[in-house]
Amino acid sequence: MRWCFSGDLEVSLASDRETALACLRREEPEVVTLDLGLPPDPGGATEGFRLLEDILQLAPMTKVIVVTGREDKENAVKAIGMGASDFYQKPLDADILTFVVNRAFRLAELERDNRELALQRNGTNIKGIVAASPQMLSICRTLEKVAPTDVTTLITGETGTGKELLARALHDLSHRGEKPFAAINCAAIPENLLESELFGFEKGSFTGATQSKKGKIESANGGTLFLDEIGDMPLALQAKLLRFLQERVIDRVGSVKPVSVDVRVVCATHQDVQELIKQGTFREDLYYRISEITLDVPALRDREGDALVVAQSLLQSLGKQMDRPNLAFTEDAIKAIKGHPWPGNVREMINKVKRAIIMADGKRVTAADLQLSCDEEGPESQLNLRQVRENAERAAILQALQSCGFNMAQASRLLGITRPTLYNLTDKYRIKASPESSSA
Ligand SMILES: Nc1ncnc2c1ncn2[C@@H]1O[C@H](COP(=O)(O)OP(=O)(O)OP(=O)(O)O)[C@@H](O)[C@H]1O
Repeated sequence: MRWCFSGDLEVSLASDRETALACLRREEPEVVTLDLGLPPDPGGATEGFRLLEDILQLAPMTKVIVVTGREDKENAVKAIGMGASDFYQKPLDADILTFVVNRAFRLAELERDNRELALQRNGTNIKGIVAASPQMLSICRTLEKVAPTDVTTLITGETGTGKELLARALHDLSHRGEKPFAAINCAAIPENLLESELFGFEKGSFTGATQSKKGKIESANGGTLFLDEIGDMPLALQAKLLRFLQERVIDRVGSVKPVSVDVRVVCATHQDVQELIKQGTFREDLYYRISEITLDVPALRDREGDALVVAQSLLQSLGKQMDRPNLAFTEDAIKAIKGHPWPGNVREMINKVKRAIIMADGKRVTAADLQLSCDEEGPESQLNLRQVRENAERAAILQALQSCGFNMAQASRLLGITRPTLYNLTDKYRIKASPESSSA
């Protein structure tokens, strides 16, 4: 078949399944032509289908063109159903086969461009929010509907899920977008200062109040007030906030002259407000006031496919900012990103990606650079020896270090290597020589 193709194509030949898989692992071809009639079943298609399945499992982006007999429509259709990109019926015609193969290369190129574009384009139109999962896209659609209204919105979700980002998006997409966005974290300010921070104070109203000062509510006039960690607001202040939400006027501390303020209020919390109400630390009437609309932001681990999309986007944007553009994740990094539960959500991911950008050798970012561990896989499901070797080497070093309490001299004896070699390897795999970071 080699004679069919012009000299500018690199062609490798394999006559059975094992040789073909070895070739796939070694050459990583973009396009494969596969005759389904392979030994030990040259007259049938069982071995050919097995190989098709293996190729698509190991390297799913490969374009496989299945070559079938003249009347063999059934197998051609089955192969396409399994994921082959095209089929070609014998007898061989060099021009037609070249045409089909070139079309497969073009398709592979288009898919590559598409993947890159999809990464840049993102699934939402909301600035700063990267998402592709149905869960987040649905939140974004609700947000786009709610933004132009003035309804008070409560955003709930674990820490680092993007509650503040969504609050800003609500503001930016509203008619208040050009006006101020004032944020206050109710958990970060001591109880005795929170009232004056929110409502402002008059000169002389307490020791140290040498001048009058506007509070956050007043300074957000015309715009949006974001009350982060509303679940931590003291009960006394909850009553004042409720009055403001009902009457839209505030009294500065030390003043008896109410000031009317026009703000849209958005609140957020990582706590279960219903539980706080049961415990008596949050007013039920305030809860109903602040939750005219509630956005429950799912944890990153519960958003299908988002972890990788957000990580890729962060690698691009932070890589550019940190003067290390065009970095890419290795297979083990991708697997680790997908498998990690991300308890700190996107904030945790930002920290890990920043670290990895600093630590990565060359253009490839590994799971170790991200300080993530990936579960060991059998060599069958890994693309080539380099990947298997690195995973195994890293696991053996970690095991040796752990078994001798991170004593480098003992671990190097156990592994049968010199101490300098062990140091080089722990550097390479970013294994810290201390028990706390033993899973690094
Ligand atoms: N979907 C996303 N796409 C891109 N960046 C995101 C996304 N979600 C969150 N981030 C980023 O993650 C970081 C944490 O987000 P944010 O502060 O909005 O979370 P939060 O839920 O308000 O956290 P906390 O409850 O701890 O205040 C920010 O830098 C934010 O820009």
